Amino acid sequence: MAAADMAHVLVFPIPAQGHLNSFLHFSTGLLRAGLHVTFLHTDHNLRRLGAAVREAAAASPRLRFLSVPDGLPDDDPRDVGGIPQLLEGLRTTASAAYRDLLASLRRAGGTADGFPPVTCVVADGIMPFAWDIAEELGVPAIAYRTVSACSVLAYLSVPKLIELGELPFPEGGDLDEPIRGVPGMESFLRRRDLPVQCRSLTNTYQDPLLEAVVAATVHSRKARALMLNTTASLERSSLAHLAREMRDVFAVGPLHAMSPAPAVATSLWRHDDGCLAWLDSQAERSVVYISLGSLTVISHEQFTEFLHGLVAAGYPFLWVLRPDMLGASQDAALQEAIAAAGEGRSCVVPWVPQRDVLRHRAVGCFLTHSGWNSTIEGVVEGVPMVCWPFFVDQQVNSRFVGAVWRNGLDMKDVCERGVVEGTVRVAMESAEVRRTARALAEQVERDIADGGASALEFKRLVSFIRELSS
Ligand SMILES: O=c1ccn([C@@H]2O[C@H](COP(=O)(O)OP(=O)(O)O[C@H]3OC[C@@H](O)[C@H](O)[C@H]3O)[C@@H](O)[C@H]2O)c(=O)[nH]1
Repeated sequence: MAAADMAHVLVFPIPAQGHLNSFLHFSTGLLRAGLHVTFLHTDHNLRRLGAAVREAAAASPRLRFLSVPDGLPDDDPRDVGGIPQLLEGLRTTASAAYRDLLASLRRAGGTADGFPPVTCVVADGIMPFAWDIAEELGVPAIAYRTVSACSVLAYLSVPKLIELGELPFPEGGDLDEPIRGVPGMESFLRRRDLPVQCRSLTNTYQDPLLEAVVAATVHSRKARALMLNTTASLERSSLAHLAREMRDVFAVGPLHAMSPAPAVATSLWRHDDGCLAWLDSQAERSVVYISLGSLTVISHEQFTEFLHGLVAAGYPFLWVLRPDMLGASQDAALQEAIAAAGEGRSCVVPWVPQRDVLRHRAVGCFLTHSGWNSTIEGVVEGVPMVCWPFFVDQQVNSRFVGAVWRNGLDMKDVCERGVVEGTVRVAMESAEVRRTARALAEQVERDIADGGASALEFKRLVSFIRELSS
């Protein structure tokens, strides 16, 4: 076996839907380049994904799935409220198991399945323990942030914003005030566009999630390189600023378009099969698609405002209401939505094959929480977006959609039926927004085509990994 093929990457994502998806697309790209890949799940997710993972492994002899415990009890819901505990469980329990596992995987013959030794680690950018342990064991490590370059730059700037007195915000301060200190964004970034955890920051309190993500981002400077699922034509300025801070930066996305992986292999919820047939029965660009990702939760009041705004806008809608989204009022809400929309004018389901939905001719706009995967999936399909960010990087992403890329409208912090109705109407009817969304999709298509910026970056990354592995 030629030396080049001996390069073997262990990939280790945060066990959350958005992260799993983009890590699997990345793994598919590595497999296509001829490398070996070990995909490290948590025991909980490996059990939850079951057959889908076995199928994916069977489909590729150079791909295997292994797992470590995440330190949480099996019946823990692992939902948005439990993220700090999950991060702590990973930092303590998973890290110990990961160290022992990597110690054996890096040795020749370390495993019975004949896989060559692991020669490089690509781990989630918010799990610094994973790169540190790898380097301690003599395995070079790359940090992969599954979010936008602009949000990474915002997180990296938090210590400076505190220094400049831009953070904490003054008590009762105007959230529309511009923010100084985030490079390349001073002409359009406002207080409300920073990750929402910044709003609860005081001189004595820092949100634990914000603290962990800022610390990990600052620590990324130590990684061999930072990898991002974005493209130069979308985020040239942020990438240039990050390149000055990191040892190297690779912008290799959108990976789901460059090296698509079967969605089922990482889907933590079962796809509803009927929604595509329902879309087939709808007119061209007539449907509003609503999905707020894998973690967002909403109150019944917010649900009602969205529902009445959507019905008043007058377009049929496909709405993803995950089983854990509304708590106790879930079932009632479901019936309300179907009744309010009227016969055949709504399809409300727990989970869909989102990339197939966004590609469908009947979808006219995407009401999204601006998670990064959803954002770039919408960009690639050229679908106008209405953004209603919930937390973390989403506030930054929605500002770029509304004020920089202009392929959609930023409805952050407002959940009022009249505004929902008006904003959805503009997204469905504005020729300007649709033209801009189409043009952006065509530009990104050029970036991922052979010789395109992202395709070349991916090649450069694979050579870098081979170099580190030799
Ligand atoms: O019904 C659905 C809804 C969503 N999805 C998929 O689930 C994924 C959701 O990922 P997103 O990044 O959009 O959002 P999540 O909230 O789940 O992700 C999380 O990690 C990535 C960060 O950018 C997000 O801000 C963070 O919240 C997308 O790939 C989307 O295609 C489905 O397959 N079916």
